[in-house]
Amino acid sequence: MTQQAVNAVGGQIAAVQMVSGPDVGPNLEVAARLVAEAAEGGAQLVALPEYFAIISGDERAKVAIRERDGVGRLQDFLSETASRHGIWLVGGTVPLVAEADGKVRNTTLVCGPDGKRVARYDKIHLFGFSRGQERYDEAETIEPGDSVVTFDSAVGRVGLSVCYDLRFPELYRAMGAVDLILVPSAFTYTTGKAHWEILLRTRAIENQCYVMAPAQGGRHPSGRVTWGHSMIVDPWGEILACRDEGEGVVAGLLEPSRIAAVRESLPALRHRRL
Ligand SMILES: NC(=O)CCC(=O)C(=O)O
Repeated sequence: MTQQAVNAVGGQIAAVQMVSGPDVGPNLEVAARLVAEAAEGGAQLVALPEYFAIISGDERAKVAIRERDGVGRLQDFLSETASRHGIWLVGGTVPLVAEADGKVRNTTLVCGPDGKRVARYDKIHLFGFSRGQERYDEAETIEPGDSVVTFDSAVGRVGLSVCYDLRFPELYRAMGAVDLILVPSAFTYTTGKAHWEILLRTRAIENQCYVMAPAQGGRHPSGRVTWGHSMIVDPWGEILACRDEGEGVVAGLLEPSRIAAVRESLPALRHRRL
């Protein structure tokens, strides 16, 4: 990252926290209500958490609601919700099946204020964790993506990542100079309690940009417990907003002058020796 230009225009941003269950309909109702709340509060860019449309005890359930690229209820929901409120809507993740190989990706879709898709990011790093009774192996149901994705929005340049990606700093370096990093997530309670805040603040500090992470947070009907703590962190690493658990919205102001001031006073990005 040699460029330190600040692209941002700035504006209100918001993260939606959910405690999704196994049925798509009620999850979409909650998402619609919370996105409306965020938009009515003035947010220009709103992001939903990972797997906002389904969290089930049976991991195969999320793959069962997969959609072909460009066709389906979840994609219609994102497009219609973005255009209804005239916002940039970051669709947490949805399971998308690729025409080429029939395999499912854990995908973030972004719709602009006119409802048209402006970006697609397939989660690159697939979560694996095994300790005691807890065991996760996302690679059993999902194929990894392989492309770094950024897009320009009303508030500035945005870099996309999902949950476990947060642990891989090289992904964020590969984004170049962005104003905002997004991390839609469903962190486990165990790993989130230990690492979530530290990782989010570190990514903000080392990339000198805002980080916003909408999360799943609470006890799901399946019995799974997620960490929540949806958060907005500023380029100095300060937490602007956080919600510990339960459904809700966290919002904050992305200020280009804040990014510029941090990068000017502490020019660490320029001091990198590649
Ligand atoms: N869904 C995920 O990628 C979970 C990641 C997680 O909990 C972690 O600790 O990393």
